[in-house]
Amino acid sequence: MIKLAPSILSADFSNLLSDIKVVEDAGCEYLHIDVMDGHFVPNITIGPPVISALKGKIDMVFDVHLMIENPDKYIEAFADAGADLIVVHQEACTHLHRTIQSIKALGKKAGVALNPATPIETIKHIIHDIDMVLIMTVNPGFGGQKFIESMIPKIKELKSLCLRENVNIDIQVDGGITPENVKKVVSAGANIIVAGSAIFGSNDIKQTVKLFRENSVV
Ligand SMILES: O=C(CO)[C@@H](O)[C@H](O)COP(=O)(O)O
Ligand SMILES: [Co+2]
Repeated sequence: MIKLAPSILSADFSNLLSDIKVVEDAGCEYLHIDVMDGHFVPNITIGPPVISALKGKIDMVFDVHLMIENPDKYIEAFADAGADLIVVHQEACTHLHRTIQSIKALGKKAGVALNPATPIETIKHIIHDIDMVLIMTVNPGFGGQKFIESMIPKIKELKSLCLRENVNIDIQVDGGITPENVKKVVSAGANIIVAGSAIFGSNDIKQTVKLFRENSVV
């Protein structure tokens, strides 16, 4: 069974809570919160105050995707704001193992994201220390981009590594995922599906969520 993580980047920010209520009512399990700093990625979004304003009002896993430089500086602030899962980019962490340990010391789940050009090899030695790997299927920074097909063998490579190392962690995919291509990523090994524009841009969110689930049966 997959878990769905709608990305609020594609929600209506002037109506954020009610937009999120719709995906919560539709049964989506994770709330994917894209944090961008204008340095690591060429876009700026939201920070801890927005997360703490939503916390307590929404019963979903708060999945915080940090697309920021120097994430160590802000991990505690995101943990205090209500993140359940904190995802840092491999490319933004000089001492990735230390960063993961500091997320876990705060009692939060730890994930590591890989940009499309970053090899699986770079996380081989910390695979036992994390709860999730996020395979970016677009270059981070914006919603509504086209899925990069060459990420399919990369997901498979990660799945094989997990099987070889006997670790049972989540594999999340993020970027350009739709009801049309979800089966491909799930067949390759993904089990947590981020979708922004495909869900919030839909006229019938309940139906789109249903379609994501039906089409992901492999
Ligand atoms: O992290 C990111 C983009 O950097 C994503 O979470 C996007 O927000 C997903 O949006 P869609 O590609 O599904 O529209
Ligand atoms: Co994201």
